[in-house]
Amino acid sequence: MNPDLAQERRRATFDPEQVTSLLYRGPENVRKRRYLQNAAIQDQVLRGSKPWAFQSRIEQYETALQMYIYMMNKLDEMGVTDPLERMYYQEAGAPHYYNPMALHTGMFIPSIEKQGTKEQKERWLPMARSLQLIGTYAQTEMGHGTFIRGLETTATYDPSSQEFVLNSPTVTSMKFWPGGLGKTSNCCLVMAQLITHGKKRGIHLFFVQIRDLKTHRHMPGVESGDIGPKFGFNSNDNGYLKLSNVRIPRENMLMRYSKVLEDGTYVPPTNQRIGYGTMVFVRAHIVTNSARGLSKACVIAIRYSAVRRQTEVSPGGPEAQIIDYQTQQYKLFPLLATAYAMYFTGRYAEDYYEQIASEIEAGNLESLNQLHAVCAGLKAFSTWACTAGIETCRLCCGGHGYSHASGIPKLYTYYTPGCTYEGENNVMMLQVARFLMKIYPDIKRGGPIHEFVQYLGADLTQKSCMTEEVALGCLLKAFQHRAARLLSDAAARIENLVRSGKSRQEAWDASTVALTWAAKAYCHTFVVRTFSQIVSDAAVDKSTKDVLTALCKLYAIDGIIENLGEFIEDGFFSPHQVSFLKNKLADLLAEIRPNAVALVDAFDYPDKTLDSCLGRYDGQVYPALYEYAKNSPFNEQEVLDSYHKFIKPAQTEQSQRAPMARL
Ligand SMILES: CCCCCCCCCCCCCCCCCCCCCCCCCC(=O)SCCNC(=O)CCNC(=O)[C@H](O)C(C)(C)COP(=O)(O)OP(=O)(O)OC[C@H]1O[C@@H](n2cnc3c(N)ncnc32)[C@H](O)[C@@H]1OP(=O)(O)O
Ligand SMILES: Cc1cc2nc3c(=O)[nH]c(=O)nc-3n(C[C@H](O)[C@H](O)[C@H](O)COP(=O)(O)OP(=O)(O)OC[C@H]3O[C@@H](n4cnc5c(N)ncnc54)[C@H](O)[C@@H]3O)c2cc1C
Repeated sequence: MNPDLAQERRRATFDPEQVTSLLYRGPENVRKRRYLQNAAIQDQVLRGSKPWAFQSRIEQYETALQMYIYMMNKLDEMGVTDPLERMYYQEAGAPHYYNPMALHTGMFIPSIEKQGTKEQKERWLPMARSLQLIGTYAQTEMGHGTFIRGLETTATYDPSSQEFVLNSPTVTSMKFWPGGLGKTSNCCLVMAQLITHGKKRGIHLFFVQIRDLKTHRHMPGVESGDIGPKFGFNSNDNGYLKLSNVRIPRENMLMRYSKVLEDGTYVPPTNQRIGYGTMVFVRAHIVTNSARGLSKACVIAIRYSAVRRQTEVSPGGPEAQIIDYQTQQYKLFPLLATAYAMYFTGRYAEDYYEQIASEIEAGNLESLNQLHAVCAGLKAFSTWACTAGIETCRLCCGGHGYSHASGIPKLYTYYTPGCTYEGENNVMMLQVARFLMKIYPDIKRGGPIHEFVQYLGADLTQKSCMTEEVALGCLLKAFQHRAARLLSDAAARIENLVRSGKSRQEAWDASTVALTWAAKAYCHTFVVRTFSQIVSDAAVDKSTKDVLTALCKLYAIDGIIENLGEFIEDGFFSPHQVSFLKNKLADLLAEIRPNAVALVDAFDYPDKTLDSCLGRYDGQVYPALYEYAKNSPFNEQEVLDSYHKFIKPAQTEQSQRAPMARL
């Protein structure tokens, strides 16, 4: 054990186990998670032969397939059915490979479960669970990802054969990006424009078999393939798909909410957007997933910062641990606080999703819009925080952060597409703004509105209650005030533009930056509120609560300092109050310092899930870096063939021109 890390753990003022328990919803879940992760870590089959970064793309894909299929069988044998528990096992078994069948379990099966009829579920789900059917969610096209009403793939109903005929009529209509579509899947859910009786009926999901179930060769009229190497996700065959007069039976349209009858009569759903449900479901889960990404980067960067020493602070004295530099703390501790904030918010989003989803199941669609706004907004807010935070953690590791040995570049490429997939973040923020603007008249009137948004109607002339003590309640009020004011600003801007003669749509289009500011501020407030609520309700001892409260305050204060203009432009905070906040920020960095390592230990990631030479629990960073480097295929031979092929001839040629000087 590295002595600095051992010392850090001794200095902690709280028991990390209590925090672990809070993060994973109780000791029983912590026990199960550990049991599953240990089982995966100890499994010889999952050991892997060489680090992923030294493998070719095909090797990465094959290793991922082999490991995930092995793990699915193991989990079935162990009787583990809960998706979260399955994920924990997989996270420890194959942390470095993105599952080529992730979309099969994550979107294909859930879409059938949520949007299929009873018969469809009975027909497809058993086959999907036994991997006879391997599916994906094929919505995005080369020409359209965001604007899904503009998708070009058509599904035209032919009443004479009672079939849909699917076509990709243009190059841009080709499905492009779906995970596992290229080579792995033999079927998919295709989002296509339904046409019956010659009329367009909007986009709907269709079950389409794309490969023969025995030979895995393409079905007639189907062309598909891998889209090539990407920024990350390279063990996944994100694919393209072109459909030419592909016929599928009428029963293959997912018909739980909308139907096409035998004669082609279209029965629309109660709400056109109910078919977007799978996206809402995934967005709710992306929040915790972002917390996972950011927290892993924090574990790596904070442990490494405790081990790494650089620069004599006094001449001839010992070099300081880099974690002792206030600037390093200022980069890392707010991110640590953000990771906690996102964990708690993700938990909240998942619970809220479950609550509203069951209301929707029961036929009550009243909260659909609000659920959509919450999930879209938190998805965007959390993925932005995660991706920016991971990059800061990488920079905090200096040169070694740039190596795959650190594990951080992999985290970055794995998490940064979260800003794009499942709804591009800016577009998602505009959906939040659309929701807020729609209820704004009710907010102003003081009409019956959800508690999430009640504060948005508050009196904007009020000033901050902040004193030198910097209470959490005052911090939350500041976020509420800023969100209410930015929303009011955006609304006023739109009204002014309308008064000046623009149409509502033109006024909206000319105000999207202001609307996005308001939506982000709303999401930020949501996170501060959830974090402070969970901390104040947490059943933990006083020392643990103190540490969590410090983190929560740091999250809020850092959020204010980083966006200071928005909190002071209307004079809400006085200059005096801003100086309280700045002082408190520095105090909090010092307060959190002795607990930083224990706070990352509390995330409870076994070394294997981090896959990092820098983030090891034992802090043996330098021997690990040396071992990692030795693994490089460059080092398999003392002299590479390329020396004989290129360097030696070049030297010979040069030396003929100019004889070599004596060394
Ligand atoms: C895989 C694992 C998953 C695991 C899951 C969990 C497992 C569970 C177990 C746990 C295990 C843990 C594992 C962790 C994994 C985490 C995941 C990470 C991996 C992810 C892998 C990567 C996958 C990536 C996959 C993909 O990427 S798949 C493609 C995603 N593609 C998009 O996301 C398109 C965006 N675009 C749009 O969503 C629309 O286009 C658009 C902009 C809204 C406009 O929509 P439009 O129809 O034009 O609507 P408007 O006119 O704007 O509005 C008109 C009206 O509709 C309303 N309304 C719009 N929406 C909606 C909506 N939803 N719902 C309701 N209403 C809506 C709007 O409020 C308005 O109401 P009103 O105001 O009128 O009352
Ligand atoms: C790793 C990865 C995996 C994916 N997996 C799948 C999958 O399994 N299945 C699937 O169907 N898709 C998948 N996708 C596709 C993904 O869902 C889309 O890329 C995403 O929805 C964004 O759409 P787009 O690419 O059309 O972006 P665009 O909409 O072209 O975005 C480009 C820019 O335009 C801006 N913009 C676009 N529209 C607006 C607007 N209305 N207002 C303001 N700004 C706007 C955006 O903010 C962005 O800055 C995946 C993508 C990636 C990267």
